[in-house]
Amino acid sequence: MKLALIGFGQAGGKVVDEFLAFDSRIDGGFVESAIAVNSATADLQGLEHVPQQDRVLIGQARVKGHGVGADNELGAHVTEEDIDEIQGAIDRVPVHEIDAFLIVAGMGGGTGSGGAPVLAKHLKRIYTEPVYGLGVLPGTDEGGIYTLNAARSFQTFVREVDNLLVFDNDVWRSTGESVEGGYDRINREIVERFGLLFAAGEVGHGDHVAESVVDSSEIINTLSGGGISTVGYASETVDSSSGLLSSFTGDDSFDEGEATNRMTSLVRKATLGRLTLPCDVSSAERGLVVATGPPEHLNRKGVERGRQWLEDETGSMEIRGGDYPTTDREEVGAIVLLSGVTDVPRIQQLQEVAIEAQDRTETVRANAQDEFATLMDTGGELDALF
Ligand SMILES: Nc1nc2c(ncn2[C@@H]2O[C@H](COP(=O)(O)OP(=O)(O)OP(=O)(O)O)[C@@H](O)[C@H]2O)c(=O)[nH]1
Repeated sequence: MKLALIGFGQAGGKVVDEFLAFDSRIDGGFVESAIAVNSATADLQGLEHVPQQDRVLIGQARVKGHGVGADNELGAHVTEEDIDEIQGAIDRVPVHEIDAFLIVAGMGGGTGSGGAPVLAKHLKRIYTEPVYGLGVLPGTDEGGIYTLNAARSFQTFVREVDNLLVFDNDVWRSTGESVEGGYDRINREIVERFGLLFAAGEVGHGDHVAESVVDSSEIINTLSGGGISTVGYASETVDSSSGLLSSFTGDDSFDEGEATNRMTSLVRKATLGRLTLPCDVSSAERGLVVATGPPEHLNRKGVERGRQWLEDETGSMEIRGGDYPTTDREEVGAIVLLSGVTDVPRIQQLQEVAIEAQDRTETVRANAQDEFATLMDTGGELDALF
């Protein structure tokens, strides 16, 4: 599917940069336009692939290009103030060519976490195309402010977008890795999963024959209905020459069985392995299974069996399936998109943090009211003031 990508904040910009590199590496054709928005000049300068004219600096009048320092209320504020600057870049997007907008942002910082929901609301008001979010959750050890930002912003972002795809940094970090090296690796993991999914809906620009190619409407239908989504991926290296050999000899009965079993097992691994956001799979409302790899290694039966297995696992009757044939990768893989998931421990934890923060704010406010009332000795009349 064709996307207009908008990377908001540092994490958002870097992930969009990586999406561009991945799209050109696999000849995916899913990026129609890519824009980066930030309140920090240095972050915009550090990008490699987003075109210079599509890097938008916001909040200059307030923070002078230095970022909002993890203050996500300020992030939201400067986005509202400078929404015309962002719209200026979006005006260059050939919107009739795209299937959807995708806003990518880290939920723990200030600019992306505060600004992404504001932009989503703005885009939904102006365009009819779906507006999706890709939210990156902070590591649990990053500190209170990051968790609090994520807790607050997550709820707003889910509400403003048509579907929020989520990636949790916390479950993807390795011990002993430097922060920078870690992010580079994590960003590659992010774009491989989501990038293959989006590229799958963009087949047709290649000439490969496929039994049942996924198209963008299947991705859009799986994401429709809103809520939160997570993606799983598993792959295996294959010897593409062996597949071709069996096609030439016409004796592919054995390989067919092997391909079917391999795909069923990959769908299971993708679903039960590490998801971008771990969840109880049975809570998914909708799903999509995509088989990727050299066409000679893909067969309808494999995807169908995997799809049926996912139907049983989720109890959902809305599980779609299809192929994404790739000729340049010696890998067969399964991508599983689970949409509308509700049983997600990490999100429950974030909601608790948000409620606690709200309670604390109310307690502080109530105490302030009491103190003020005592001071003025006019308790009853003051309630109306708050
Ligand atoms: N996956 C990933 N996460 C990142 C990356 N850089 C930062 N993060 C995460 O994003 C959060 C911080 O958000 P940033 O995007 O750096 O912040 P920002 O939106 O630019 O906002 P300010 O810096 O406060 O102006 C942290 O929770 C990090 O975990 C990255 O390259 N990849």
